[in-house]
Amino acid sequence: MTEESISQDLPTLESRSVFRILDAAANRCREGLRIIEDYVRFHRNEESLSSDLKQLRHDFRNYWKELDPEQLLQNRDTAGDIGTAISTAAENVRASLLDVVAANCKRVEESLRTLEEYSKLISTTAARGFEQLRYRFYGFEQELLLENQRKARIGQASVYFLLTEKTCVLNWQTTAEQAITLGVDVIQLREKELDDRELLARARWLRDATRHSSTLLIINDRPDIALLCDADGVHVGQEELCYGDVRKLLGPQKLIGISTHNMEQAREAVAAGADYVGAGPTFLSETKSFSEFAGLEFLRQMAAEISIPVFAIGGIGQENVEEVAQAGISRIAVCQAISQSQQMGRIIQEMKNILSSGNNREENRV
Ligand SMILES: Cc1ncc(COP(=O)(O)OP(=O)(O)O)c(N)n1
Ligand SMILES: Cc1ncsc1CCOP(=O)(O)O
Ligand SMILES: [Mg+2]
Repeated sequence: MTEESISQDLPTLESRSVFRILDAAANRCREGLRIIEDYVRFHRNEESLSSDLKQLRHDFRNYWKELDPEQLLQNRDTAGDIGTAISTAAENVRASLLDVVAANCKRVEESLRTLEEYSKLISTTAARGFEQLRYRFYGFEQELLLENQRKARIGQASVYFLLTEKTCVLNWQTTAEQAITLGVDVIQLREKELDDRELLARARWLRDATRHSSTLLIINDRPDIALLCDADGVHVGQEELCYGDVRKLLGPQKLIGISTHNMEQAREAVAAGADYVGAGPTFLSETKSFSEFAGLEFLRQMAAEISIPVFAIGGIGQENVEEVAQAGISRIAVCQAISQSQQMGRIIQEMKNILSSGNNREENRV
């Protein structure tokens, strides 16, 4: 049957109702997508996800045009719509930005399902199209909502420990177990000379050691190892794979951190969608040597501009963490301040206390 004969086969009252249903569902879908796009654009500042959602809205419009938009408009009867007077208390309250996004994800999915089912009476092309859009949108919902759980966890982190065996005064497992027990928020496996099988074995050991703790596990440089050990994410520098390729490997549920040494790199990392950035090197480091230092001025610029979590790194410890806090940064990534410490618990707690002091806390920033 052609599109016209399908709609002409329906009794007039029924076809009028079908057009009203499709019109309402199309409006709900379009409005929900716009609300989600605004969140991604103005709150998450994520160009890639923003353009993906814009493309989905564009594709939606193409299938909507298959439904004879003029007929939809002609059959609209808002005055006669009994639904406009019905609302629940829950519909009028949102507890957070995430709530707004979650509610509108459901609105988009339900309206796409309505469009898919009722379009079958008019255009199988449109019905199939709406079905495919719904499947695509499920992936976006996962990225939007899981991204937030992930972001919530890294956003609460303040002391991030880089674990490198040769810097440890104790053996690396004891050092790791102590650091996790004593409350490091993130532990990163950072080894440059191990063969891949040993690196993976250590990553899996750390996954077991952190699984029932609040400590996030990050693997340095290697998304493949991060994937195989089910780490919480990976950290890549300017010379490793770019964000987009790492995201293709890890999917939406993992954290991706990027090293930055200047504001241009930091802006690029935010625009790409990084979950956090390292910022440094700040001071002279015994763990890694550098020919130049971004220093405290870079931290001040980062504190003033960058919206995602910023971890200062490079030669940071008890003796200079106050300067990092004064620069406006509330998170640090350290190696030897912890791996060489004889009083790990005291050091970790002292640095956390200094970092959480008033003038560098994000919520106090005007
Ligand atoms: C949290 C964090 N920040 C920065 C780095 C440095 O990463 P990179 O520049 O790739 O250098 P290597 O650590 O790979 O030598 C990091 N590892 N972690
Ligand atoms: C990997 C890395 N990147 C910049 S500094 C650094 C080493 C940090 O180690 P430490 O905290 O001992 O200086
Ligand atoms: Mg690296």
